[in-house]
Amino acid sequence: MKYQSIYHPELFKGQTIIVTGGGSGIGRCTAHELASLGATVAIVGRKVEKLDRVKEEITAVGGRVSCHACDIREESLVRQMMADVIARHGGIDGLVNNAGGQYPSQLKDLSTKGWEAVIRNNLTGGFIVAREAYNQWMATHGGSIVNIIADIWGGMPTMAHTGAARAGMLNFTETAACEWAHSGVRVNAVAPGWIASSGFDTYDAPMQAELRRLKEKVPLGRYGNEAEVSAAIVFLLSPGAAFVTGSCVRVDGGVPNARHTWKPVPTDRSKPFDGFPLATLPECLQ
Ligand SMILES: CCCCCCC/C=C/C(=O)SCCNC(=O)CCNC(=O)[C@H](O)C(C)(C)COP(=O)(O)OP(=O)(O)OC[C@H]1O[C@@H](n2cnc3c(N)ncnc32)[C@H](O)[C@@H]1OP(=O)(O)O
Ligand SMILES: NC(=O)C1=CN([C@@H]2O[C@H](COP(=O)(O)OP(=O)(O)OC[C@H]3O[C@@H](n4cnc5c(N)ncnc54)[C@H](OP(=O)(O)O)[C@@H]3O)[C@@H](O)[C@H]2O)C=CC1
Repeated sequence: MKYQSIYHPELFKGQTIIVTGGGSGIGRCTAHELASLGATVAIVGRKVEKLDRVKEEITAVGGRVSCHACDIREESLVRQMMADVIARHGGIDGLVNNAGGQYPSQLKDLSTKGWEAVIRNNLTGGFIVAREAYNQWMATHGGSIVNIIADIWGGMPTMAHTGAARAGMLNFTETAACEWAHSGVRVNAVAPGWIASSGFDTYDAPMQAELRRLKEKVPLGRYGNEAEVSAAIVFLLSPGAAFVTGSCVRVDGGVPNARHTWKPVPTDRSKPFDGFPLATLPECLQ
């Protein structure tokens, strides 16, 4: 089944957009949505079998997609990946800097090696990909970059390494938006809160239990879904956001506003808000 986006089906016709981490979760969903809107999507990840599966799904419904195995932390691989995408598709119009991940640990138990691994995955890698997109193409042709960060406001206990990396990515977004504006490049961020994606499956049972408990802290009373993050990414890539740069769209059900409450926010509402009604995940993504 083709992705049912709320946006115009030809919004990205003729454009090429790179989605890192496009082999699963939010990246996979975004790749589906962009392809459904006419874009040629270049999906990037470490595991080629994950990318191939998404390629099959998208081509089965008439979309255009290419796969690029690449670890975003490896500068030479990123340089080559960017050159390959440009050579193959004739340029790049957008970049969704989405690849990332971490593991839970208290600060006192974090090794320097573990800290550096997560910083490299969620800050240095994103920087390298964005810089190569700019230097190899966007500096002379313009474009739009969306960096995926996280709900970092007010600290991130047990996730300090990723919190620091994502906060760095937010500041990178703000700085790049200034430095690259003269080239016609917009740079924005999306900060997902707790999104029920394949990413959750990477956590162990105690962490999953913790995540279930956290639902009580969400004013909108539930986790978000991948389509709700994708819709924000697509907006920022689109001409609808032509005057938006250096901004961050939070897609988190209101969590940062309720963080300091002394008891769970009421979620027993009589009229629940069940989800983004026009962009629910099509069957092929469930
Ligand atoms: C309070 C609740 C908050 C909930 C927040 C939920 C919101 C966020 C959701 C998501 O982000 S969903 C996406 C989730 N997906 C992932 O996180 C998977 C991606 N993770 C990885 O790819 C890896 O774990 C990594 C972070 C990139 C590290 O891998 P890398 O290959 O670079 O490093 P390693 O060589 O494996 O390890 C280096 C070093 O790092 C430490 N370490 C790594 N993994 C763990 C672990 N699971 N537990 C503890 N420590 C770990 C460790 O020190 C490693 O060194 P050695 O001990 O192996 O020498
Ligand atoms: N789900 C959530 O609640 C939240 C998610 N996020 C962030 O959103 C992004 C997407 O997460 P989500 O879809 O949920 O999780 P997933 O784990 O499903 O997606 C992460 C993707 O990133 C890729 N990736 C990770 N590290 C690298 C790397 N070094 N080089 C290339 N690709 C890499 C993985 O592919 P492969 O295995 O092939 O390398 C994977 O497809 C991540 O940055 C995540 O941390 C932020 C806040 C909340």
